[in-house]
Amino acid sequence: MSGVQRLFSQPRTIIGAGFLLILLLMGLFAPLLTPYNPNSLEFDAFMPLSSKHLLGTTAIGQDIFAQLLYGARLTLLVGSVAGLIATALSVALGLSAAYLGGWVDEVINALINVFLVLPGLPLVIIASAFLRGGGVWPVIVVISFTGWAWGARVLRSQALALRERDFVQAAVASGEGPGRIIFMEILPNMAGLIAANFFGAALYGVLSEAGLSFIGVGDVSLVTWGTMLYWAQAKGALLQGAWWWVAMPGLGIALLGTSFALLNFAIDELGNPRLSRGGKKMPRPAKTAFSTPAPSEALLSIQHLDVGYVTRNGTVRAVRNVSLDVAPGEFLGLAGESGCGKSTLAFAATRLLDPPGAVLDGAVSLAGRDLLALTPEQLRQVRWKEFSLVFQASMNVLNPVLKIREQVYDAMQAHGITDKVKLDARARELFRLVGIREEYLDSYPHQLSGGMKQRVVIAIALALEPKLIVMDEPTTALDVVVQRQILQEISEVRRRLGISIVFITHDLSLLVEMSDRVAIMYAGEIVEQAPAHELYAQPAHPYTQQLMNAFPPMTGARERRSGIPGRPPALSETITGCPFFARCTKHMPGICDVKPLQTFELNAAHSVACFLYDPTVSPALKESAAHRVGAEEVNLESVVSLPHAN
Ligand SMILES: Nc1ncnc2c1ncn2[C@@H]1O[C@H](COP(=O)(O)OP(=O)(O)OP(=O)(O)O)[C@@H](O)[C@H]1O
Repeated sequence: MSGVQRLFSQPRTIIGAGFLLILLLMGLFAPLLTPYNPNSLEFDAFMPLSSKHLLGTTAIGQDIFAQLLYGARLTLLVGSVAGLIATALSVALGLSAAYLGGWVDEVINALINVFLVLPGLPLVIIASAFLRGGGVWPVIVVISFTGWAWGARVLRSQALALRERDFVQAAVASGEGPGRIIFMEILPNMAGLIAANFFGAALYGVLSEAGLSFIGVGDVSLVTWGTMLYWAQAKGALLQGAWWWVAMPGLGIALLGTSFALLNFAIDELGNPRLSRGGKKMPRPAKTAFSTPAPSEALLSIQHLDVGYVTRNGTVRAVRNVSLDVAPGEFLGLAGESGCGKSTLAFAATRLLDPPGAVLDGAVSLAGRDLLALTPEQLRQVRWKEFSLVFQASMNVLNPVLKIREQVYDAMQAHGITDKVKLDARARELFRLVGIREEYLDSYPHQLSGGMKQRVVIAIALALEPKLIVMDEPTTALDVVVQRQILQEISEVRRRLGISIVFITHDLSLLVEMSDRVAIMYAGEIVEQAPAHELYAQPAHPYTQQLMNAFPPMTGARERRSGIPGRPPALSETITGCPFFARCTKHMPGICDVKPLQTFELNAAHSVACFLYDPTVSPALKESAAHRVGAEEVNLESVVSLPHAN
């Protein structure tokens, strides 16, 4: 159903638009509906209601019905034009303040504050008194320029909030320009507010004009509903029993106000699809089986990467000398406790790190291209096309007021695919790939479940067939069953398309099941890397062993699991030796806490940063540490024979 169809399916739209239409038609067809001129004085004063004079006559013999019809014209004109000008000012100033920030925001905010503290009606009265006699336009100008401030404040706050929303950040990340972000991402989300602003300002215009006319400040020679009230009051209509002279223009103003309010609600509902009733149920995804491609040389290569957050209390070194390769088509899992630097690594490697975060040292290349050296424009071209990203709770990156279809198209359009047929075909193909029925392309995000939205985000990430997708806890916000389904689909899709995936999670047991290779991170460093099955069967680092123990096994009886006692070291401090030393049940004092950390290769695919595998450390010392009371069982024999320090 299109937006207009949905709008007109609501009773309040029909009633509101109906009232407005009646008032408009009254004004437009006034010459057809009455034979009299509203200013003609040809009749007797205070004539009663009759078939000739439906609403009688005024104190000076004008036909009141003719005045009511012609009065609708100017009243509507004042309301709509003042509403439009005030809204345009509110939108322009509110959005400029929010988007540009800095001194522009300060100046506009000061102006808003000044206009808000000035008492409205006295200001309008004074301004109108100065401009008196110039017809209806001075009134419109005065009302517009005194009625924008409240709307500007509300729109500014809304735009500030929207600017921080994930879908706007995602649009920035995907390379959309400021114009597109303001007009396509932010403004549609403010449609309800802008409409409310317009109808509020229009109502303020109508009421101000009526109020000004009623107290005789406007141009009382004009025929508006306000001037009708003025003359009715001035000539004692109620004393003469001609109550309809007061009631009819009053009713006109009330009807106009009601119609504006009803339309405002209806448009607000259209702008916020979440408010509307009716939604579709999530269909179950279909599953398909695919084959695995063989990984070859590194696609993503991270070399000695150091990343820090520069704070007032020093630099938090969140990623320390990390080197990691990802082969084409490989599914690399990255695991570690909360705060160990996984997200920082992902953000830094994909150039999404914001200050105070900064890459302090090292290199990152994707298919041989130095990612850290790319200009913002080069980065824009590469992002989504060469690599894409799916982050924690990334379903929030979906703009709530845009249909899924438009959002799937966005990344493709930003990279030059504009042909609607191609866009449609690709969108359908992507939906099939991630297991969503095609008709959901025309849904709004709120009509989809969390899992479904996450699939959409994954479909968007796949849109331009990138070589690599970085996924940072993409399923943490979902329940376990949906999480597992999505992970299986991710795995199948990457096998089918041959893309590489870096998958970040706390959940090591899940990772060993999904990944080709797993890297374990601790306190900013990669402490172990190995093929998933090998890491599962023979975890070498005491931290990996304890981490494995903290999770339930994938098969077999349920057992109580233990956490790892202690805390990781503060990343703002200098760490001497092994960062896991204080928590390690197998540590070797005098070695692990003294020697600079080194990585040892157990075989070509398995490396570990632990001195238990250092060939220069005496086997006796290792044996006693490995078999210390409370230490996990470790088969050093299988590994001490393969030492090779990096
Ligand atoms: N803006 C910041 N300023 C200062 N320190 C920060 C900032 N952001 C993150 N850190 C610190 O950097 C370290 C790594 O954080 P990061 O979010 O990368 O860890 P993580 O392993 O992804 O954690 P989680 O799994 O909880 O997302 C943490 O110690 C964190 O406190």
